[in-house]
Amino acid sequence: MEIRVQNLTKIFGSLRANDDINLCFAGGQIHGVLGENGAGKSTLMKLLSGFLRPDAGEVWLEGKPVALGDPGAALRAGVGMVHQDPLDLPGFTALENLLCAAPRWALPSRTEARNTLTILAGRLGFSIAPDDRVASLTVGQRQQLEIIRLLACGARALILDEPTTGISAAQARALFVALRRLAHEGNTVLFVSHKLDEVADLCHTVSVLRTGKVVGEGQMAMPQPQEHLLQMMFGPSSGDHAPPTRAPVQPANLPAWRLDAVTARDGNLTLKQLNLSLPPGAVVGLSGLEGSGQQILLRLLCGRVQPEAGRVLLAGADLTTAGAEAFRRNGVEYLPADRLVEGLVGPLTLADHFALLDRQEGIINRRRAEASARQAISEYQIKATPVSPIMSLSGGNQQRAMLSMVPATTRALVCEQPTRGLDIASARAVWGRLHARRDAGCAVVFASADLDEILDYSDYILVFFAGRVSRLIPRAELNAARLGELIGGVDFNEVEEQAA
Ligand SMILES: Nc1ncnc2c1ncn2[C@@H]1O[C@H](COP(=O)(O)OP(=O)(O)OP(=O)(O)O)[C@@H](O)[C@H]1O
Repeated sequence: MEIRVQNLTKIFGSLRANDDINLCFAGGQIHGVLGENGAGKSTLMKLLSGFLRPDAGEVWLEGKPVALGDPGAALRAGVGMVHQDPLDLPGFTALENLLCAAPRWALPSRTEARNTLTILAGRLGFSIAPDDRVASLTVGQRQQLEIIRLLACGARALILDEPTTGISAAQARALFVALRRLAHEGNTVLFVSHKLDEVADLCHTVSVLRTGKVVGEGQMAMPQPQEHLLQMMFGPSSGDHAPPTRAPVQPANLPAWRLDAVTARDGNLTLKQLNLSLPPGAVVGLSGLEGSGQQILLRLLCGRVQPEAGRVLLAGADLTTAGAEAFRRNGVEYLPADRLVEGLVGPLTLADHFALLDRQEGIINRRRAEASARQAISEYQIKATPVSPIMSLSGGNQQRAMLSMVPATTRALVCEQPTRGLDIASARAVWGRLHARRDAGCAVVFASADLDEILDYSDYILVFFAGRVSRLIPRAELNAARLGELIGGVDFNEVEEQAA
């Protein structure tokens, strides 16, 4: 199905988030949509899928102008969007989700829905069964269910907004096979991503946005596609995009954290009898398939999960039974992956957040909060004003806002996917800052599903496999192939920490 947009414009207040956009996405192809944080990609995708209405311009599907007034109308016209955070009901099964979300005409009976789900999952190579409870599925499987739901409802054009963020490498490979197959069958795929290698590998064409306008477009068959894409995104003077070189790690005296024979549980997964010392002045990357135990350790390190047995020491102080607030008082900050659930408050402004952080004896100093917000905007290049509600910021700018709130006095930083949703230049800039904190003695522990991020930025790596944890492995001992094997459990006992 061909999608054409003509003079499409969306204005928020005084900001032209999409400014007179003209683009054509041919049927039977995968189209990459790129751009730095705040460029207007999500806005364009929401206009195409009926989640937003344009202020001017038109959308044409297969040569006819259409009004995509809401997501239901867009889906009836054949356009469906897979959001970064799947729009599903975790308490229900996959089949029940399909039945709840699909209109009667698409899936008239339970038996029909069961058959459709099984057939589509088989055809696309997705590992999902009708009676799986959604709450127990990984993000990657929930995304698969969303794709099945949209196809079952008649989508012939699929929009995917950063679909490989937070899913495993194996799931990303399975997704690419499915998307290629869907395009081969005549469907249109719009693929929004910050990962240039994925866009270069998967897409037939690419369109690049900057400050709401189209600044480049073309076929992907080009020499050195990644360099070319970088130039289109950031301009010819985009500079050196190689990861920063690693400064020497300070020798550790007292460990930042020490775990003595810790047993901790979260859901069905248990970390057993874990002994671990994490050094100050070093970056430790946690790597493993989603749900292998990384989240339990991250949460133990900031007091959000308490151990069932064993001791947790922070710079020598016993905080085994302390909660998150006590960890914060002791200099530990946590940056969650789910920004708008655990990190930020959507309706509050940036200045409101600084006001809450800065309360002294319960009194809010508005002027100081606005000054802090202005400083954060300039230092972290956040595209916002001190009075913009956080939920009106683009995903990448929300991430920058959250990072800007980490106090300078932080001794230990626990981050879940610290560069989630950031464009490549911003991700490097964030790591520049995290490394500067490390060089000043701060301990940084982070989890990421992106093996390149783990290998590029860690000083030490901890590998997780089904609740088992490796010893602290110096980065230099691992390459991508070996890390991939360990994540899959190959020869895991060779690196495993011995139980106490
Ligand atoms: N509902 C809204 N109200 C006000 N401003 C908004 C709203 N939605 C988006 N914006 C603004 O429009 C601009 C474009 O945002 P958009 O989310 O489309 O960017 P993006 O290219 O998807 O960025 P990212 O890569 O960071 O997700 C940003 O400056 C953002 O703050």
